[in-house]
Formats: sequence, C-alpha cells, structure tokens
Amino acid sequence: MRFQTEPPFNHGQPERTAILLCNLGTPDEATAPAVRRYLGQFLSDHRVVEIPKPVWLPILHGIILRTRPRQSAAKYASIWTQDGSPLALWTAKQATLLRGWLGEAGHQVAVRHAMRYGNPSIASQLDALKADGATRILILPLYPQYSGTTTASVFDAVYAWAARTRHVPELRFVNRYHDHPGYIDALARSIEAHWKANGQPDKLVMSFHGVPERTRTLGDPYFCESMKTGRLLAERLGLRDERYVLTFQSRFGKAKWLEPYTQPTVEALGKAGTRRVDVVCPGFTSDCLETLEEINMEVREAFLHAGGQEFHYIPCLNDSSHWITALSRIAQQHLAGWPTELDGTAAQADARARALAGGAPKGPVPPGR
Ligand SMILES: C=CC1=C(C)c2cc3[nH]c(cc4nc(cc5[nH]c(cc1n2)c(C)c5CCC(=O)O)C(CCC(=O)O)=C4C)c(C)c3C=C
Ligand SMILES: [Fe+2]
Ligand SMILES: [Fe+2]
Repeated sequence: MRFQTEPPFNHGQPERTAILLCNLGTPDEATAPAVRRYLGQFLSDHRVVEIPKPVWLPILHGIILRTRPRQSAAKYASIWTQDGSPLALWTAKQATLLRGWLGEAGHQVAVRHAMRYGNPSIASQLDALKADGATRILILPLYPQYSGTTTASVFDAVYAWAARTRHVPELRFVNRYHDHPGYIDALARSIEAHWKANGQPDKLVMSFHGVPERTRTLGDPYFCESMKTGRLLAERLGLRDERYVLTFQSRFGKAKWLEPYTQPTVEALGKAGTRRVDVVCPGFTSDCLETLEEINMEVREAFLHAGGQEFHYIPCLNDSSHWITALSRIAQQHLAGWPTELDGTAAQADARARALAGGAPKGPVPPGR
C-alpha cells in the first residue's frame, strides 16, 4: 500500500501545534558496526556527497565503509558518555527545555527531536507527533546557517514522509537563524563568561563545519551566512579584525573545501608565536564528535605542538539558558498565527471534541473541521 493507514477521521479534532527539532544524527554506539550503519546512511545522501551515484557508491561501499568506521568508532569512543553520544544527549535536552520554556510562557506546544541519520528518525517522530494529535508542525533544524548539505536534507526527509502520508499536517520550515539577535547574544554571552573566568586570548578562532567549495559557487548560501554570523559575533564582542579569525573544519575527501581550514590556521598561529587561542564553534548548536574530538583534542594538540602555549575550547550552546530563550523566540516567530494557547482556539476545539466524544456528531459540525 502506498499511503500509511490513518485512524478514522474525527469531526471536531482540536488543532494542535508541534515543533520538531532536527539535528544531524550520530551512531547508536561507539562501535565499528554502528558507525558503519550511520555513515552508510549519511554518506549515501546525495545532498551530502554530490558525486554521481554510479561513481560514488562503489567507492563508498568498496573503500570508505571498509576503513572509516573503525577509525571513526575509536574517535567516538573517546567522547562517548555513560548515557551515549553527546550530540544525542544535548539534542534531547534542548527539546525538553524548549517544551518547558514554551509551556511556562503559556504555549501548549508539543516538542520532539529527530535525527536526519540514525535515531530517532524524522519519519518516526513525525508519526509520533501525528499520533499525539499534531495538526500543525514547525520543522526547526538545529543548524543556524542554511546549507543544502544539512538543512535541505532535513527538509527532503520531511517531504518523503509527507509523500506517503494521507492526511498531511500543515508544515512550516525554518531555513536559517544565522543572524538572529538571540542566537548571536547567546554565543557572545557564553564567550564572555569563558573570558570572565579565564581572561582573554590573543586570538579567537571561530571554527565552522566546512562544505565543498564547489557548493558555494553553485549558489549555496552557507559560506556567506557563516561569515555574517562571525561578523555579528565579533561586533557584539567588540573585537577588532586582528583579534579573531573565521575558519572551516572537518574537511572530507580530497576536493577543495571552504577555506581557511581550521587546523592549518591554528598551527600557523602557533608557529608565528601566538601564545593563546580560544576556539568556539558557532555553527554547531550541540557539542559532538567534530567539536569535542576534532577541535578539543586534535586541533589542541596541533597548536601546542606548533609552539602555542595555551589552548581553550569554548563549549557549544548546548543547554545554556540564553540559547533556549533564543530558540523559543525563533520558534515563536515562525509559529505566528498558529494557535498555541489552550485558552484560545485549541481550547474551544477541545471542548467541542469532548462534547462530541463517544458518538457521531449531532447538530452542526464546527466549521473547517
Ligand atoms: C562528506 C561530506 C560532509 C559534509 C558536506 C558535511 C557537512 C556538515 N556536517 C555538519 C555537522 C556535523 N557533521 C558531523 C560529522 C560528520 N560529518 C561528515 C561529513 C560531512 N559533513 C562525516 C563523515 C561525519 C562523521 C564523523 C566522521 O566519520 O568523521 C557531526 C557530528 C556527529 C556526531 O555524531 O557527533 C556534525 C554535528 C554540518 C553543520 C555540515 C554543513 C554545514
Ligand atoms: Fe559533517
Ligand atoms: Fe571530523
């Protein structure tokens, strides 16, 4: 059967608003088989690797998935917590905190989180929201800067789910919030708190995840949005140009990616006699492999080895209260016009639904239901 079976249609079903926070995803365990499953799904996504499938799939299955999972699993093991992957833990916590924050502000909004690759999948969480009665869903990727490789891929997964759903909820999508004042403010406050406790560095390195340079020339706005985030953050911190540098990390494969690359830049700073660098990763809203291992272990070691004296890693926004406040402002701006208060339209619809419960509707059916 092509479409999922729906429960029988119920007149008077209340309108319910929901938010789905979407992140990249992470392996279920820090083991080679789990990393292979995760990378297999991730790297088969044509949004992520744009090489034609007949060329790419033999390389992926014949070479990459035979070697990389073991190497990556060892890296994952070095950052894994008792409760699992940091990315999964922070993302789940953000959903819980956002639900609580919106609830306290009087908004009855269901909030769940999903992963583009791995678990919980976007399709399973959309099914769960629908089962909970959601009729309007805001898709909020946890990527402040839009990229076809990340944001659009989340949207692809939502469209694929909608394409096999008979009664599709109203859907809205958040493309970006790279310049949202709340997001910039949350980043600035976390850096300022670090500096208050530890003093200031000679150089602040703002390291963003890279993407192939080719995507920029093909019209992907990610580079420009990352640059704007960096500029606004520097302005908010009152940093002159020579006090910071914006770089791109996590290069994959041999092609040219966005430059300057993080590790060579930091090494050059160490060699040139820069005593202390602080690295912050504004494009990552949760700490993960790329920040905790690549930056805080590999890049740290490279800097110290190159002659640097002090390396500070400033954690991601994670569960910071300023970040959750920003996220709730971003969400509320995109929810505008959708009922989120139980004493409003949803409450009236609830009362109608209760009155109708247990039998076929009698008398006039509420309009539009
Ligand atoms: C192969 C190409 C890749 C592109 C393009 C890419 C873009 C991209 N990724 C993130 C955020 C994250 N990436 C993470 C891990 C990760 N990324 C790639 C490859 C590409 N990313 C790989 C192969 C991996 C897995 C680890 C490894 O084997 O090296 C993570 C961390 C996940 C975790 O489990 O902790 C994040 C987050 C962004 C924002 C982005 C484009 C803007
Ligand atoms: Fe990545
Ligand atoms: Fe990496």
